Amino acid sequence: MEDDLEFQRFLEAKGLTINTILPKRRCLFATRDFIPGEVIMREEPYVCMPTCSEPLCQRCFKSDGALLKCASCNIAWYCGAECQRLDWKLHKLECRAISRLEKKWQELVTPEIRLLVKLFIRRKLQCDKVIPTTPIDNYSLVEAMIAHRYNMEAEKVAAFEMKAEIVKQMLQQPRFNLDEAVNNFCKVSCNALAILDIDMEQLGIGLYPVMSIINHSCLPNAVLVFEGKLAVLRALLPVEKGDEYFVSYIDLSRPTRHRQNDLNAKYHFLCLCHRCRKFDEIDDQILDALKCKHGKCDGFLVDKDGFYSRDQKFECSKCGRVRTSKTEKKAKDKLEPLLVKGRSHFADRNFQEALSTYKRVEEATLDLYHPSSFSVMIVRNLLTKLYMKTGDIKAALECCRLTTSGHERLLQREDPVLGLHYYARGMLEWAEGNKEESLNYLNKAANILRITHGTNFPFVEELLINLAKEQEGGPSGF
Ligand SMILES: C[S@@+](CC[C@H](N)C(=O)[O-])C[C@H]1O[C@@H](n2cnc3c(N)ncnc32)[C@H](O)[C@@H]1O
Repeated sequence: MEDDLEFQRFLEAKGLTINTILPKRRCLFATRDFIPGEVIMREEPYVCMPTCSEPLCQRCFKSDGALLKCASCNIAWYCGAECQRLDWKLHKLECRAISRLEKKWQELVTPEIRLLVKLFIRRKLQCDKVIPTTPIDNYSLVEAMIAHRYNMEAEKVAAFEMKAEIVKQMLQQPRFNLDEAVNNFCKVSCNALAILDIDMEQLGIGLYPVMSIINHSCLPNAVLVFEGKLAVLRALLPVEKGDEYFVSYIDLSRPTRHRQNDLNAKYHFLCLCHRCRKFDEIDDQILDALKCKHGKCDGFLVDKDGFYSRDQKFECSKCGRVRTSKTEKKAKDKLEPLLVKGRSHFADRNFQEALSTYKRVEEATLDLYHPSSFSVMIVRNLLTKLYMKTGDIKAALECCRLTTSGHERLLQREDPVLGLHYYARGMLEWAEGNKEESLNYLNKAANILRITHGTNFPFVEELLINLAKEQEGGPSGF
């Protein structure tokens, strides 16, 4: 009770309050005005865990410099002795938990399982007063998170039950509650935040008790960015006293039907934001459209019987030919294994192999989808990254150029993804000697990124300094 009051006071001091509105349940509201770019709050995770294949310090999430592996479990990485020392009270018990599993089982311990183990260890350490609790750093805030256990598919819950058994094996706590562990897996599934790096690539997952109170909108008024594992919430639009905060949980460049399916599958709600409500069936189909393959026709195929019909028939918007979904199924079946291969090479950081696979994915995607579809854009985004990673700047720029209008069409003006796209485009134009084009895009990037990431974020600060130097006519450091 005292903790609840302290928690409310903490929020009030930040200009925030929680109200319950059904069906959303808890919602985070502003109790004062905020201007775009203003930091609303910063939060450390209650627990977090790296998920990427690259080694990462499990305390501070840094990956630069030589990392050290814990000699005992051979799983946890640290950037140095200081982080290892600071993490020791927790990791000592985690290390012991890992060693309770046979070697062959240790390889099956996923980051989610390790996160759960850490969650229970942290609760125990706080209960035993080995580490302190504060109003914003205690297990009761995790208890308050929504679980959606009874909305989840039976197979998903069954998988969590198996994982909970592994957690039980690892912890060997006398009063371990298996049911609570299953619930916590459900909570992680719909509350954990993906911790992203500046390229929006996932580094890890974390449970952030306050940030996870914020609901979703496809037209968000706030944005979350990460400084290491520290989550920073910024206002994206002017927020007035009494407004609810919304962030985006998903990729907003996807068409409405896809966004709604994603939200329903993972978070179990129907989004009724303004963007979803003004959804236009045909516009949405164009974004996801298959292309007409009749002669030189460049029309797109419209679903004749409705999106969810079993025997889909498509009609070309231009030439009016009707086709069944059989041919599309064949082409999609060809695409799927290529995508799996590409993803796996990318995850293994085998960029040269990933590049050649994704070139084939692009070909197959263009054979199936209309060039303006979002599927083509997604493949080209990945290809741009891969060309950059493999040092082919000219090809990266060509590919990046093909996606600029798609980003502008599909994303909100203030979206960080749009800001990062402009930044990449500007830097690539600069590298290819197109100064005027480059400065145009870098200025557009700066206008967005100063709001989403803040002017002190290292690469944004550097961008602003270089743009100022350019304006003054001096040599910049681009
Ligand atoms: C990360 S939690 C957000 C906080 C949550 N409202 C609570 O009470 O704990 C995610 C869950 O909030 C609900 N939610 C989030 N955004 C929503 C929205 N726009 N409309 C309805 N429910 C929403 C869904 O139940 C979703 O699974």
